[in-house]
Amino acid sequence: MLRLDTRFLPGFPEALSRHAPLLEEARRRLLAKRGEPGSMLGWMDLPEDTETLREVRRYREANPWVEDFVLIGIGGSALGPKALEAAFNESGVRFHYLDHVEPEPTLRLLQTLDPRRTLVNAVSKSGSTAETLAGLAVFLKWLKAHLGEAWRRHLVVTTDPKEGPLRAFAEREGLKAFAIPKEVGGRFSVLSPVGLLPLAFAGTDLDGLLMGARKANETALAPLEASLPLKTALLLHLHRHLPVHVFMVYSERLRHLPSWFVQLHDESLGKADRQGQRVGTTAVPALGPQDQHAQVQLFREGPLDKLLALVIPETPLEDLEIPEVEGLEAASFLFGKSFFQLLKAEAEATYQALAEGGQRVYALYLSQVSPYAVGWLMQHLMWQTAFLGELWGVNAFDQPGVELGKRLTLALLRQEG
Ligand SMILES: O=P(O)(O)OC[C@H]1O[C@](O)(CO)[C@@H](O)[C@@H]1O
Repeated sequence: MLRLDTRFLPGFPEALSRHAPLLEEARRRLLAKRGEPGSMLGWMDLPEDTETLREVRRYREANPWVEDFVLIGIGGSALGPKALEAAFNESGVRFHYLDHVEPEPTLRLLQTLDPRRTLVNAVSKSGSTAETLAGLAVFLKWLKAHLGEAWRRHLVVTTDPKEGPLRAFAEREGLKAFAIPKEVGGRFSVLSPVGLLPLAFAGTDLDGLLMGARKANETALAPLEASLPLKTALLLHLHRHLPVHVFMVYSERLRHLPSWFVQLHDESLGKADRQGQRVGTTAVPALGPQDQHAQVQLFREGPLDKLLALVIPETPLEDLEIPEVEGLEAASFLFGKSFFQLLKAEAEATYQALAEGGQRVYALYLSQVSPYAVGWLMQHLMWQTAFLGELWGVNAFDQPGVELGKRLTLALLRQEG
């Protein structure tokens, strides 16, 4: 269950009715593109894709020997699985993410892994991302050196269904390759095999995850008063003059979720609009309670240039009592309380303190940190982003600004010979 709370933004219900035509029009425009080639709206259909789910499960069952899973991918090809696996790894399979090209940790990883128990998953929609191909080349050499001809069983590819160098490589070598649907871009791909394959190895409740995402789809299409993503999109739209959007999550298990959101929000919405105006707000990741001891001072008393979203779980799956300690009476206010009570009190106190400090802040309450609720939240945020693309007049599904950096990297490497 996902619930929006706007108690510190008292004018919001009126603003919602006032902006109803704008929001309905944004939704109409977005949905009119559904099914159009190149519209990149395939992520809306992923929660219904039971065939891919079956394929992923079959592959997982056929490979019970895996103890270490190395995901080589970057950006949208790593952030989603990383966020969900950190929260919902029930299997004990160890996950390693090569979403960088720093030599030392890569060498250390290679030294600690047992190749006979390791599955490498190279993930790239384009199949041409430099970091991913570099990591693949290194791991391929390592697998071949240790396993000889058996290496093929230890490498699985997730990429475009037809195009790109990674697809061609998988075909040439006869590798198992999962498809990221053509109409699904990297940062919207967590519910494609990009996320489902690693999460199947993590033993995550995939049915729950997809059921939650279907609930988000339902709310996205619901009448305005019940349409959670249209409501949060409006909150961001009304505060677009505030340059910073803080996304603060009160859950250690969801510690990587803010980074996933940052890519989704920033790469989708930070660009030139159709009139050539630069638009976008800067998403800032934050974690509770840790950031209460780092960023919250600034959030509370620094510039009033922020819209903050707090993601707060309402109930724990399990709780932990804080026992009494003799001689530590200073902490007596904690004794007999639980970890979750403390977490919840801190989240609520921060929520109130930020509002009283003059910041614009709202909360998204998660019934629990469960695959269902988090699947709902992630798909909800994808809808929010897509609606904002319409409201801000930008194509939320391209990233032209990233291309120049890629070209310059290539040029530098060529110069070095
Ligand atoms: O999945 P790919 O094609 O390797 O791309 C990785 C990431 O690089 C980008 O293209 C640009 O940063 C992202 O949009 C994408 O998630």
